[in-house]
Amino acid sequence: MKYKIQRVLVIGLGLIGGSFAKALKSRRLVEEVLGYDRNLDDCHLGVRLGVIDRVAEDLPLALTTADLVVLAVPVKVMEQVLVEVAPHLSPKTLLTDVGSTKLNIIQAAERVLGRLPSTFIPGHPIAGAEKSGVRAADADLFERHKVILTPTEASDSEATLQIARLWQAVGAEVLQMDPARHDQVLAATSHLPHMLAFSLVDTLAHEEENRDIFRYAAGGFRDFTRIAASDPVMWHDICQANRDALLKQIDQFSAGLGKLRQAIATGDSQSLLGIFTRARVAREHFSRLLAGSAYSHSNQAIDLKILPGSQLQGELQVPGDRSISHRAVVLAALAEGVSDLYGFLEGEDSLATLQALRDMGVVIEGPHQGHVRIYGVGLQGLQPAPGPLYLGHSIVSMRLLMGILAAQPFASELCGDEALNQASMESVMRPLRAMGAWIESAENFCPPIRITPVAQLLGRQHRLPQASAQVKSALLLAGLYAQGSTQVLSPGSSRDHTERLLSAMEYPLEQSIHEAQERVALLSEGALKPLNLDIPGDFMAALALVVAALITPQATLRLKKIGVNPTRTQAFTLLQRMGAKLELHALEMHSGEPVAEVRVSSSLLQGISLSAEESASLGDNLLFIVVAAMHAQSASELIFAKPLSSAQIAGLEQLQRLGAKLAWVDAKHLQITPAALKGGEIKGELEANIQLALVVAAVGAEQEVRLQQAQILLTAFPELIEQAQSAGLRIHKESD
Ligand SMILES: NC(=O)C1=CN([C@@H]2O[C@H](COP(=O)(O)OP(=O)(O)OC[C@H]3O[C@@H](n4cnc5c(N)ncnc54)[C@H](O)[C@@H]3O)[C@@H](O)[C@H]2O)C=CC1
Ligand SMILES: O=C(O)C(=O)Cc1ccc(O)cc1
Repeated sequence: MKYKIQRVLVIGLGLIGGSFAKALKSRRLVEEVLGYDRNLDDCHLGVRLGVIDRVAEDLPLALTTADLVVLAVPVKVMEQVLVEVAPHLSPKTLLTDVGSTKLNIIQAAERVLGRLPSTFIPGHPIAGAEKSGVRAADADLFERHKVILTPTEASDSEATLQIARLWQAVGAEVLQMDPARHDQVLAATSHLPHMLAFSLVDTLAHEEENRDIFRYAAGGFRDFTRIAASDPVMWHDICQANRDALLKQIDQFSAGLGKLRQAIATGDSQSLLGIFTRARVAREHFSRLLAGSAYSHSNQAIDLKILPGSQLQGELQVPGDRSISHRAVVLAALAEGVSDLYGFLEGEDSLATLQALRDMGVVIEGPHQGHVRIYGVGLQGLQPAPGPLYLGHSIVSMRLLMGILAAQPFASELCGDEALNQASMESVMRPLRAMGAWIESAENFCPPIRITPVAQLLGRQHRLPQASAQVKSALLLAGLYAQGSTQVLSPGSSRDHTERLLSAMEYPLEQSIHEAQERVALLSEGALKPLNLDIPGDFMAALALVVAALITPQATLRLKKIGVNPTRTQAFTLLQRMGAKLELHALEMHSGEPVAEVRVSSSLLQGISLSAEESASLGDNLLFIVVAAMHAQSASELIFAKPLSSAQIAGLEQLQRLGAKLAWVDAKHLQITPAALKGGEIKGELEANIQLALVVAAVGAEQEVRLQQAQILLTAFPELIEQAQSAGLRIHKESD
């Protein structure tokens, strides 16, 4: 059916009806807006104020000629108005309402009309004010506000679309929801807060010194109680119309308030801090979710401009190691006692995991200038999260948490953003299932992941098909809970930060390498001691600066406290073989991790021949060696054990497009003839580590290079760009 909305009749010319009428009229969205209210004076006032074009003096006639009828009366009056309206509606008349509750209005329509018409599209604008009446009508009330449509099973989709378009045309964002769900959600988000505000003000107003209380009320009181000035009759009606959902919310809230009371009464600081930090973080989290930017510092596209002529000089401390930051928060949450982490990198992975841990009852202070304090709950202390754990973009968060959650005595659900929900979790799911875990996923092992508790995980020997630090760590985490020893065998070695942290926390484990096979075994059941950890500087960030210094003239850099874990530093060894003036000083151990000062200066590099084994152990650092080879005096040959990942190939293609001389002999053999980049634009959503390597290549370019979508890099390595800038790197954000 096609609908044309030329004449609109609004019944109930109060704040909402009046505002909608005025919004339609002032934007000339329809030919004529008629108004009807039981209070005739308000109708005439509506014409004078430019809210409506005409009063519907003859209601039956107005109803038969209207294309759309909008019911904007109090929810309790809806049924009575429907009785008046019903006889005059034609099968083509669209009917909608703006009531704050939905189920009761739909039920009323069913009673009055016999069955729900296809033209009835219930709606609810989530916009309002403490004012009421036609004088308060505001044509812009719905700008940037949400409107929830709750079409019934009978509603025609074309009719729904027409109503949605009209709301969009007055500036609203339209959502659709099942009517019952609407009433539950609104009970929590709108109706309960109004009850609290009314009740608080009422309670305080009864107290003896109420004058003083109100006179000295601080801003918090004013903010919290603004909505207690709302229309009492309207809220009386809403309470009755949404009784059951609202009672449920009041009960839940009362239980929460009871816990808070108990914590105050018993001086339970940990519980108090827990409630306040969780609430504070949740509030921030929701604000970010609403802004669509959870876990990333910015979703806005940022360009980076890299200019020729960088001169790197001085001393620098790079951000904390990404992997160690992430693993440390996970393990500290499971420790017996309070851990302090310094130099924590606020990367997307860590932030997603921090939030998930908080959702499971772990009290975490910070991050504040790199310091995070975590009140460990012990291996058995996690609590079920109130809902699904949302992990944003972070695959590693999901893998590690799967390892822990598979062993908990409660069920969990893990989900993420669109990209994460398309990532296969097979490599973790299969071995966890082999330990007895009950894990389900959507198609192709993709999230959402649902975990059902099982009595006991069983330790076993896992043979990974390929080395993966993430899979290994997830299995070791599950192993902390398993009966019997958990062992992970990997071909070749992968990052061992989890193992080193476990050792630093005095958890018994054994590591060995035998014939290029790495073996890690958790020895017996134990507990985790808390950490006091100064997180070493990120190796990849250091490598980026090292290569940048090597390929630019007159550079000398000292990078303080860099993590030089031998599972990561292969790239340094290769650069030294190419002739890099690169030295490690002041080597010492920090909580089981080797840390050193890295000194580097401009160098004349020679080309390199890289064996398949060497390139395999380079992992994510490969592209940095390619960039160094582009600036060597002679050609390089790189052999790969297996074809490169699509992310690495995308990075190499960008280099080639900008002038790098790369020649593929076959998919596992690359020749590099020295040549600097010319300049130009790097487009597309590349991974952060690939973008970082491209930035380094751009530092050695002949002309300006612009990196688009650099928010990806800035999210993974916040502050790195500013730090490099201060050391002389000619790099700028486009907004500069
Ligand atoms: N005020 C708010 O913040 C919001 C209110 N709503 C919903 O919108 C509807 C209207 O609320 P407001 O505009 O705020 O109230 P309001 O009090 O400003 O307006 C209601 C109007 O309906 C008229 N009315 C009452 N009974 C009538 C009858 N039998 N026939 C004709 N007219 C009648 C009244 O005279 C009044 O002008 C309610 O269902 C409310 O739940 C929805 C979103 C926000
Ligand atoms: O002013 C506020 O904070 C509101 O929450 C306004 C409001 C009141 C009732 C509704 O059905 C929708 C929105």
